[in-house]
Amino acid sequence: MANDSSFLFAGIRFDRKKFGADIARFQKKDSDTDSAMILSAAEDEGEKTIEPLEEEKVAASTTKKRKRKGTSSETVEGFNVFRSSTSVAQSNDEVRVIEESVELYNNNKKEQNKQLERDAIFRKQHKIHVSGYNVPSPLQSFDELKSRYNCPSYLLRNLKELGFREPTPIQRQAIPVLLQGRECFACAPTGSGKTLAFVWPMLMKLKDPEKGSIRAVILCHTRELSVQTYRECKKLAKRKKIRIKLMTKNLLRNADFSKFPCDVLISTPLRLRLAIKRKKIDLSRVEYLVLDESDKLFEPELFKQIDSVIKACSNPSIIRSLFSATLPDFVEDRARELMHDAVRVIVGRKNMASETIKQNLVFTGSEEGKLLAIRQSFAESLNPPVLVFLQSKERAKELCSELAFDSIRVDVIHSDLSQAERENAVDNFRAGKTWVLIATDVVARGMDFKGVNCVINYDFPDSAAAYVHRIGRSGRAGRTGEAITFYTEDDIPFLRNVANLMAASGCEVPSYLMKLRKKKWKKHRPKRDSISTKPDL
Ligand SMILES: Nc1ncnc2c1ncn2[C@@H]1O[C@H](COP(=O)(O)OP(=O)(O)OP(=O)(O)O)[C@@H](O)[C@H]1O
Repeated sequence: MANDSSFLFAGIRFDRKKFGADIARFQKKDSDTDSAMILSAAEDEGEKTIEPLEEEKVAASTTKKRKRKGTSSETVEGFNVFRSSTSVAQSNDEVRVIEESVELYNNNKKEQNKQLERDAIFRKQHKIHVSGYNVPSPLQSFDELKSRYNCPSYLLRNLKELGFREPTPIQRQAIPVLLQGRECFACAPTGSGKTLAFVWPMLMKLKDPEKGSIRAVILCHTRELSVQTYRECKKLAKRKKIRIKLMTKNLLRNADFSKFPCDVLISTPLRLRLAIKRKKIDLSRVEYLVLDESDKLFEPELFKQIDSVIKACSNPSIIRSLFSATLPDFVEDRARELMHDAVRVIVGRKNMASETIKQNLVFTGSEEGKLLAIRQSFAESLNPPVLVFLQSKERAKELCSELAFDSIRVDVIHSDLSQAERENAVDNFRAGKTWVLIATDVVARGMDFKGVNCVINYDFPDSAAAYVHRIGRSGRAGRTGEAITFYTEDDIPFLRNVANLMAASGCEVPSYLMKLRKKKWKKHRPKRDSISTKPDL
């Protein structure tokens, strides 16, 4: 106390002689307390206690002294009213620490803002538009999957083996969003790699197989698309221990779903709904649900089926995502109702045809004119593979029998065929055995026939979405393609709609078409004359 520098004691002389005995008693107590403290600390440390080094002892005693000094100023009703020089130094230290934290915070904030600016520029370059809170930065390269998300090397090797060097815009943005555990609804042009954008995060998120529980579900609107997605998943998941299953008719009939060894299930909504109803398949542990071609799935005829699947996937931490090349407002509304804190990702302009497709309109006058036009076009230059769309299976069959006489390797696909026949038709077209595949809208969406040179809309599409998806079977993965749309008098009221889509994706459109009146596009399937030239018997 004699050495205490507090001004309160200035000028007071302490009679050390008179109080010598007391001083000795206090000093003893002080050093006793110190050794007691050291002892108890050593006991706490137990077997770990090692004799401290000399400097450590000195440091420890100074710390303690500092501590005692620090508490030496008087406390009145909880307030420290007298500040010693040490406490001033201490508060200086505190101020410095606060200043440093503020500086750090400001620097972080600046760096964050710079990153946001860089992200915005990068997104603009790739025509990526996002909305949502705290959207993660887009991927600059596939290598970032390793550096940012610790993606296993064997998965990256799979990408290299498939020849994928750079992520496409939808992959750049949707993959980080889903890896961040965010729900997502996304719209990107046909053929722009949406499948990888939802399969990849799923493969990275799903750890090794678990006993008897389905952990991911991908819903596709047709069996053909389910088969294709199943194959894509298998290719991407090569070397990964994961059980990917396709819901076939056979599986639905015979499987015991209570012991079903499956991590990822790919199905049409109808089959999965039947499995839920009849077989009590358990989807309560599904962590990842994808609705591919989501706008189609949300249409009234499929909505009931997907609704029961969504309800059965009751895991509260599920990540759901919606993907399509067309995203009407009603689907966005549904997505917002359904999802929590979702991120919206749009590449290019919503509901647009791919810019890599050269689009043409051809007036054929009548149904007869269409047959002449297609024959003439094939006679002049048939550049297979060519895909031809018609509005009904009857018409598709008729055209197929007409063209079969012309020594063209032609085949047809529609919903009257058995599954095996449909798969054959797709495989033969892919293998180049079929040059011209005549189809209904059953293969208009999602199907990835590599290198289709030309799509012919023999019958005018019945909606803007149908136009975008049909012609999108060509000009995929950055390749160029061509689309020809025949029209007759019956189709003229809806011509302007197609002209608008063409203009929006950068095609030249005759000015008179842009002056036509715009008519709201309802399901346009006029009754058309028969294609068949065979005389009625
Ligand atoms: N990063 C990539 N680099 C090169 N090719 C890719 C890449 N990602 C996907 N592809 C290829 O692009 C093609 C189209 O991909 P995908 O079928 O996923 O398109 P999509 O966007 O789903 O089209 P759609 O809207 O018609 O369903 C496929 O052949 C696929 O293998």
